[in-house]
Amino acid sequence: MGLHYSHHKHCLTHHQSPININTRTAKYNPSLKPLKFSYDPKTAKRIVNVGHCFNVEFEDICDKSVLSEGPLDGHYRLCQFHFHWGSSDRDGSEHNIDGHLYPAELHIVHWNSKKYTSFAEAAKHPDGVAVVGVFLKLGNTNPALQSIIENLDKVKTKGKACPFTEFHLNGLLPEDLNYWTYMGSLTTKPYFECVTWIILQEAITVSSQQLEQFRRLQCTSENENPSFILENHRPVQPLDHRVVYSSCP
Ligand SMILES: NS(=O)(=O)c1c(F)cccc1F
Ligand SMILES: [Zn+2]
Repeated sequence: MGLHYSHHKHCLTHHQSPININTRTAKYNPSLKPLKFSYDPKTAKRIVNVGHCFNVEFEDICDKSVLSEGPLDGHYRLCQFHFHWGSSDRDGSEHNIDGHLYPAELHIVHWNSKKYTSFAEAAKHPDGVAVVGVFLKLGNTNPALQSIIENLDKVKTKGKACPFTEFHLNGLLPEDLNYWTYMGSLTTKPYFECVTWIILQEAITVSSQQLEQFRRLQCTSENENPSFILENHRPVQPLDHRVVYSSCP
């Protein structure tokens, strides 16, 4: 994985993420279908502090919660979602829209359960992973985030986990499900180029106070001197010769 050979330039190119999405050069693709989210709230399992962020993990031993249609062939099984944020409300998202940064970005992570048997295996293939990105814009307190935020004090330090069941993930999706899509990578180590990115064009809201709660998470374990996850967003990467497609004109 990693380098792709593009013959016409006899060079090796990267397909890394995140990127800046130029909405004017994104290409409308009429063959893109509407996204189909089929999430079962019972598959929510736990919240884990993984050091650079927290993951809300779902049971992924069978196709109970899947993403299908959109730009995808087959169905991709939900395995976790997490957020990226900044040290202030001025930045935090990983993808940019026409150079505009949002204060945070939600990533809903799925893997191709038609072809592979685990996320780890799927992450080694270009069609292995599908991540839905949802921007968070500053606004009123988002009630759908409250049930997550009120559990963060239980996973304050790196490695801590707490049970988290019965979560309605649809509550974190905006009304309008139009999207941009492009081929890219994981935005943290090992940066595998295995992701079909699906970035929703409409943002959901988050309040400044809710973002403050994210920044109180610690990247250190409980027996170390505390330091905080103040920000965890990767800088944008070169687009090279990739095209970003849009589901609407
Ligand atoms: N941020 S991201 O969504 O690309 C991502 C994943 F999907 C999975 C693991 C690590 C990671 F960074
Ligand atoms: Zn992410």
